[in-house]
Amino acid sequence: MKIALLGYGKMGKMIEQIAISRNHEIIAKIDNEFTSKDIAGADVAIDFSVPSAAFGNITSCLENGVPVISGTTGWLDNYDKAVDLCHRQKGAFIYASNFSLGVNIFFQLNEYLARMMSNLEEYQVSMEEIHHTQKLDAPSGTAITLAEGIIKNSSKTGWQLDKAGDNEIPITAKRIENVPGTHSIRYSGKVDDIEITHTAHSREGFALGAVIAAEWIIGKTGVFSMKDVLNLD
Ligand SMILES: NC(=O)C1=CN([C@@H]2O[C@H](COP(=O)(O)OP(=O)(O)OC[C@H]3O[C@@H](n4cnc5c(N)ncnc54)[C@H](O)[C@@H]3O)[C@@H](O)[C@H]2O)C=CC1
Ligand SMILES: O=C(O)C1=N[C@H](C(=O)O)C[C@H](O)C1
Repeated sequence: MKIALLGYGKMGKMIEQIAISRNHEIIAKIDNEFTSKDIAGADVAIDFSVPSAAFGNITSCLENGVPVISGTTGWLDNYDKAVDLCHRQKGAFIYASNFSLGVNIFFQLNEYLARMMSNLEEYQVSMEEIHHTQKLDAPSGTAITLAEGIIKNSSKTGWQLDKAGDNEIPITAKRIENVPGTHSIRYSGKVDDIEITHTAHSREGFALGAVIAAEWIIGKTGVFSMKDVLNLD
């Protein structure tokens, strides 16, 4: 598989290593704006860039008939437009706030727990995410997906960073040197707390998941998620 990397930072470099170890070829390493020529000949593009560039990068891929996997977070105001464009172009597109197998299992566990807790008024839900200090967005994309999973399965109506209203989930975002990504959901009660945590030990799981998604999307048309790739549910 010929891969164009859109974003050659921490994730782009890790994806390169994993892709090569799985016998794929990196035909472009793009770290800034690019033209159609730069991605010509790619079977798939993998975008781990910056929030301000992701939607433009995805648009360029879809307009040039290149399937695109995006892991960039913090651009989701434009997600519906990307979906529309993908359908109009009959292209192929996957966005995931987190590509690791462990986090995708954790997403399911979170929804299951939220359903169990939904009628227990004695517990207050809250969330904490911890990432390295270079992270541009807060809360993390993963924390937003987790919050959406709780909202779908409870009477909560939204989330807020730090403070939250009665019906909202408070999210705390901490930035600590070298932390790849830790997410915890806590249900606090008077007599006890229940807490679930996912801790990434490195970026390897994110990168492997993105390469697996790229392998999976070849030959497909449509908008997919990691649930489709991993056959979860
Ligand atoms: N979905 C997931 O599983 C994961 C998502 N992420 C997200 O991926 C993104 C990248 O993360 P890192 O690699 O850690 O960041 P990074 O800052 O190390 O790398 C981003 C790279 O994008 C480049 N860039 C800037 N403008 C660009 C453009 N127009 N086109 C292409 N590249 C451009 C930058 O020069 C930089 O090298 C972030 O949004 C992060 O939140 C990170 C890890 C896992
Ligand atoms: O920026 C990161 O590093 C990460 N970003 C993603 C997010 O915002 O959830 C995924 C992972 O937690 C690492």
